[in-house]
Formats: sequence, structure tokens, C-alpha cells
Amino acid sequence: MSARDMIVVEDAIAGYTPEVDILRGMSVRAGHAEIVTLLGPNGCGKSTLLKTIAGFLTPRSGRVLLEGQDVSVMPVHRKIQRTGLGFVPQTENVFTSLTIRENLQVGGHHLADRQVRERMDELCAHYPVLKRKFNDPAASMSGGERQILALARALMPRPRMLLLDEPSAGLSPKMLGEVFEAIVKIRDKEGVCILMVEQNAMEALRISDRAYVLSMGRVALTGAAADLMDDPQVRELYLGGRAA
Ligand SMILES: Nc1ncnc2c1ncn2[C@@H]1O[C@H](COP(=O)(O)OP(=O)(O)OP(=O)(O)O)[C@@H](O)[C@H]1O
Repeated sequence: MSARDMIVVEDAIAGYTPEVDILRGMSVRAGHAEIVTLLGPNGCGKSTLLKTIAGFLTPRSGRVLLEGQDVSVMPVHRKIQRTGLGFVPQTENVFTSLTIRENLQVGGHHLADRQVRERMDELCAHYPVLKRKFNDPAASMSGGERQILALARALMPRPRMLLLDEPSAGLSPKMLGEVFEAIVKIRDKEGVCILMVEQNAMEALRISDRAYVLSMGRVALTGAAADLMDDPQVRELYLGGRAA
């Protein structure tokens, strides 16, 4: 483990029922101000890995460390309170009947009122769409705008680590570009460690520092994102044979 490692998973074995292991000796790490992408076929355990890091699942063996602290058995609500971890699930990640302002307030519910106002101002400056629609219900936002709101809500308490489950799911190429730009800003402006699952492999690798290709609950390949984009096996399996 290096000093800059923020999220470390060591040899994790985990599953939803006692009989079936979905993670079968999984080891990954992600560092400060780094975007790390998890790729792999449907059902290989990408979302399960995020849920294990977030604390929705407890590993049967192996460890999950956040900033060096062993949090393997810490339940999700405590992790959110006590560690600098944020989680943006794939679906139902904004409250559509609440306004943009109210969604952000939900994200900042542990903060003092003044801190909430300051943080909302900061995030509205980073992501102008939030300011434009500040008092409108989130239901009035497009898919990409909702995804940016979900990211901003998770950023309200200034997490140092962020888990993103398919942030570009269901988005048009233009909206995907905007959401990925928002993710790069989170890394570059706030130094957040981002571990994300993505189906849009080529686009995700372009903004990532490193990536893991998972297969059947284990790491099959890992490396710098730029190297993986050049890897013939990765190109064939995940990039539709396209050259980077
Ligand atoms: N709540 C659950 N209860 C039982 N089994 C589950 C549950 N969620 C997922 N699984 C199983 O765990 C395995 C891995 O699922 P997971 O969602 O982690 O895959 P994934 O790599 O994220 O796939 P996808 O790319 O399709 O989202 C699958 O076989 C799935 O059926």
C-alpha cells in the first residue's frame, strides 16, 4: 500500500448469499486525485465491489481500507458519517420532487447552515446548470443534468473519495461528455479519489488515470488507462476493436 492510497481492497471475498461468492479474491486500489475505472462484462462483480467498499455488503474475508483505516465491517451509515466516502448509485440518485437547492441541502444535512450555503455557492460556480435551475424541481432536469446534480449532492460534505456506479448510463454522447467533464473537475479542483464503474469503456479510459478489467469476481488486467487503451485484448473485448 502506498501513502497516497485512499481506497484499498485486499483479497476480498463477498456475495449476497452464504453459498455464492461474487467477489472471489478481489484486490484494487485508488489514490488521491486519481480516477480509476472498473471495466468488465455484465455480472463480473463491478457494482458488487462498489457496494462492498460502501458497506452495503461485508466481505467474508479480505479487507477494505479507507485512508489506511480498516473499515471492512463498518456499516454503510457509519461509513458515510465517519469517513470521507461518497457514493452515487446508478439509478434513483436524485429526489425528483425536490428542487435542486433542496437536493443539495439533503447532501449537506450534516453541515451547519452557513457551510451549506457556502458549499452550494461553490458547486453552483463549478456546475452552472445547478444555478440556472436552482429553484426548479429536479424532475425538470435532463438525464445528464440529473447526473451532475447527483454528483454535486454527493460532493456537498466534501468527500475525499467517491464511488460512481455508471455515471453515464442512458446518456447521449453530448451529455456523457458533460458528465465526464464534471468528473474530471472533481478530481482536478478538489483532489477527490474517484473509483467508477463504466460501460462506455473508451470514453471512461480517456478521462481515467488507471483502470481494472474484472472477470468473474477477480482482476483480470490492470494498468495505466493509456496503456489499456493500447492493449489489443482490451481493444477487442471492450473497445469494439476501435483504436484509441
Ligand atoms: N442483490 C443481489 N442479490 C443476489 N445476487 C445479486 C444481487 N445483485 C447482484 N447479484 C449478482 O451478482 C453478480 C454480479 O453482479 P454485479 O451487479 O456486481 O455485476 P456488474 O459487473 O456490475 O454487472 P453489470 O455490468 O451488468 O451491471 C451477478 O451474477 C448478479 O446476478
